[in-house]
Amino acid sequence: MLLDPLAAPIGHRLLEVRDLSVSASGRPLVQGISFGLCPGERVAVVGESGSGKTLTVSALLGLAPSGVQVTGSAVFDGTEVVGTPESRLHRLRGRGMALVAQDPGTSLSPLSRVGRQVAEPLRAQGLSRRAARARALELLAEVRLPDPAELARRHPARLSGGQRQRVAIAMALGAGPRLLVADEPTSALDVTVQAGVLDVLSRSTVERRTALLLVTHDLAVATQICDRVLVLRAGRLLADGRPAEVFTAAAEPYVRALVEAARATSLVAA
Ligand SMILES: Nc1ncnc2c1ncn2[C@@H]1O[C@H](COP(=O)(O)OP(=O)(O)OP(=O)(O)O)[C@@H](O)[C@H]1O
Repeated sequence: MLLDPLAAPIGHRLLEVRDLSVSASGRPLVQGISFGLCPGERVAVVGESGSGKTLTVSALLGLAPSGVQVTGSAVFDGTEVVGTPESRLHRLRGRGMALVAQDPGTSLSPLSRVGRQVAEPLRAQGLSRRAARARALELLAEVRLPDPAELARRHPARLSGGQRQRVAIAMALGAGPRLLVADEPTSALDVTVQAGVLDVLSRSTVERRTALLLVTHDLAVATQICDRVLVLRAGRLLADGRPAEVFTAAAEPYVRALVEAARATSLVAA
C-alpha cells in the first residue's frame, strides 16, 4: 500500500463516499456506493460497460451530467461535494482533485499553444509569467515529452493523441492535486502508446504521493497500478479489495467473467 504514514494518520480519509446514488427520471443508475480513499492510495474502478463507473466518479467530482440526480455523500478533504454549488466546488478542483478525461481534447483548447495552456493554471496560482513557463517545461519533461521547449510552442493539433494525453496529465498535475481521477485515460489512444501514458500517470502520482482513482476496463492495468480495486455491477459495488484477492479463482461469477474476458482479450492482442 502506498500510504505515507506521516502524511496520513491512521483512519484519515482523503475521500469518504457514503451511499452515493445516481438516478435519471427515477431510474436508478448507481445505487448506494460506499468506499473511502486514503491519501496516496491508488484505487481502480472496474466493471462491464454501463456498470456505472463514469457516473460514480463524475458524481464524486461534482461533475455528474445535467439531468441526473445525485444523492448520498462524497466528502473530499472535509468538504461535502454532493449538493454543493459549482462555485464552491471549483476551488476544490485543481489543487484538491483533478480529472484526466478519456479524450484529451476535452481538457485542451485547440486555439492556444501547449506551453501556454500548461502555464495558465500555474499563473492563476500566483506564479510569475517566467516561473510558470519554467514550471510548465518541467511538467512537460516530467510526463516524458521529448524536447519540451519545442513542443510547448506547438498547438495541440500538431501533437499525437498520446502526446496530447501526456499534456493533459501535466496540466492536471501542475495544480498539485491530492487526488487525480482518471477515467479511461488511454482508451482513446492507439494500443502501442497506451502503456507509455499509463506508466507516466502511475510514476508521476507515486512520486508526488497523489491518490489515484483510475477507471479502467483493463484488469491487468488495475492490478499493476493500483492497491485496491472496486468492482461495479449494474450500478452497485460488488467487491472492494486488493486486486489479487478480488480477482481470485474463487471470485463470484461476474468477477470471474471479467477476468476471463480480460484473458481472452490479452490472448487476442498477443
Ligand atoms: N446522462 C445520463 N442520463 C441517463 N442515463 C445515463 C446518463 N449517463 C449514463 N447513463 C446510464 O447510466 C449507466 C451507467 O453509465 P456509465 O457511463 O457510468 O457506465 P460505465 O461503466 O462508465 O460504462 P463504459 O465502460 O461503457 O464507459 C448506463 O446504463 C448509462 O446508459
